[in-house]
Amino acid sequence: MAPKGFLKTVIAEKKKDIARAMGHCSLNRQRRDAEARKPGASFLSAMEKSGPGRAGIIAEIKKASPSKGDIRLDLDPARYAKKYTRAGACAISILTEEHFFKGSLHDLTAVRRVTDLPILRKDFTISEYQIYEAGAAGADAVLLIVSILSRQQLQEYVALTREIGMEPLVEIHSEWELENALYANAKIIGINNRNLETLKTDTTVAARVVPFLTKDQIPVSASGVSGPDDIQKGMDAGLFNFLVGESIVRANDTEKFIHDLISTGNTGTSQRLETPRIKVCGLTRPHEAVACADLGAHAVGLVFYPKSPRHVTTAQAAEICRALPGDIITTGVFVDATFEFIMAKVKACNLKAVQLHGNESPETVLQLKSQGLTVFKALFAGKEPHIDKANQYKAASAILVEYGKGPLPGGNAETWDWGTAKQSGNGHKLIIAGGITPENVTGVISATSPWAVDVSSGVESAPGCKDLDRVKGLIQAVKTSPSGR
Ligand SMILES: O=C(O)c1ccccc1NCC(=O)[C@H](O)[C@H](O)COP(=O)(O)O
Repeated sequence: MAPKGFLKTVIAEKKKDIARAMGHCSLNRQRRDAEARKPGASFLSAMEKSGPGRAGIIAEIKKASPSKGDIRLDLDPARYAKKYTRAGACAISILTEEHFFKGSLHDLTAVRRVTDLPILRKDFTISEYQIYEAGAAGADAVLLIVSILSRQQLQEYVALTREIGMEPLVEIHSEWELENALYANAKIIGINNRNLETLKTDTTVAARVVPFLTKDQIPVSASGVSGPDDIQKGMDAGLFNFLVGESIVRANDTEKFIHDLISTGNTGTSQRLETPRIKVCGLTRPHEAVACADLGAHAVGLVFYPKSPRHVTTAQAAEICRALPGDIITTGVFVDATFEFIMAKVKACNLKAVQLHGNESPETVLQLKSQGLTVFKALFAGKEPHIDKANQYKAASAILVEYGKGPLPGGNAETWDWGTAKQSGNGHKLIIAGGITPENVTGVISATSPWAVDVSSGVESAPGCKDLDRVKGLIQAVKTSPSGR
């Protein structure tokens, strides 16, 4: 459907802006500059770090808006960006639209010079030219609004954004727009409380829409956040990232205001009990994988390591992935494989995540992350790469920890002092693995408060064959565990 109201007006202006910009700098030139950009901080990793104890705040540079008029026209973007960085914002959003928001690409380049935080270019993206332009100017993410793009365009722009090492924030305003976001393989979903046709804000929209997201999509609540109470309400609904513009820009003490928003999750009231996610690893047969999903597993692991008794061929893995529901995190497990090998399996099997279970470098993690993949890096308590290196793997979506002294790189049924992982995690989401069984999983959870638990041999009748009664027992034990994160 063609956009109406404000969207129609702004898009008409945008088309003229793009034509003008192309007159000054060709598409080829922007592409070259974007492709030459140095990889910056990962916007996706920044979004993944928030949780019940820590709100992620994307602080916005916003001088004016079509609904509120001028907000702070004399705002110095670089000075504000420094304050946002000091206050602990997880990313900075910059409105570059000129006519209604009075922003510009110069604001973005000025901010790029003073911060290492990931930068989101917020604009009305309707052409690939703007994506290259954003990359060339130093952005790490771009806004893609579902309602102004065709399904095909959205899919192409998501892929293009990732090709040049950025990540898109795909924005919706209702549950009906989610299907297109899913089709485009969007990971970060902005749920805008403001209707961009009428410009009316309804702060209940994000909480209403968030239950429709899949488990591996990360929601960001946008528009209408005016203080810690709104953050609290969002957190109660399962939203942990917030894009905040006007109220930050208007605050008398910017740093204190941002700090108060971030620490809302530490007040105790929002310590929502969160059940750890469950990854069942080492599946080799489609019907067992489907049964694990039906029983409540969130992720399955498919081992692409030839020496493992649970090793799967590409054809086997692809069949398992095809059989699974779309919200299961299909994870390829690799040991010191090349980027090309991993990407070939990702493409052939449509994997959503990769688990690196060898000596892979932080750069490899970053490289795979920039393909839009969820990346789990395995670190060990009893060998290298040791869990105390977690801070080198900031780009990892989560760190999987196990002991690491068995004959295989993983899957050894090796119990250990799981609680030691908790201190070394360095703020990462932790996946605890190694020797977990239905009988001991409650103790593992209370010792480690993990983001997820991972199990393989503890629910097997033989290597690669899952005992579905044991899978059921394990999942029940996790779901009924008194797990406070
Ligand atoms: O499971 C394997 O055979 C394997 C082989 C090579 C690298 C990793 C492997 N498994 C990784 C996993 O995620 C296992 O689930 C994890 O090591 C825990 O295994 P277990 O102690 O058997 O529950």
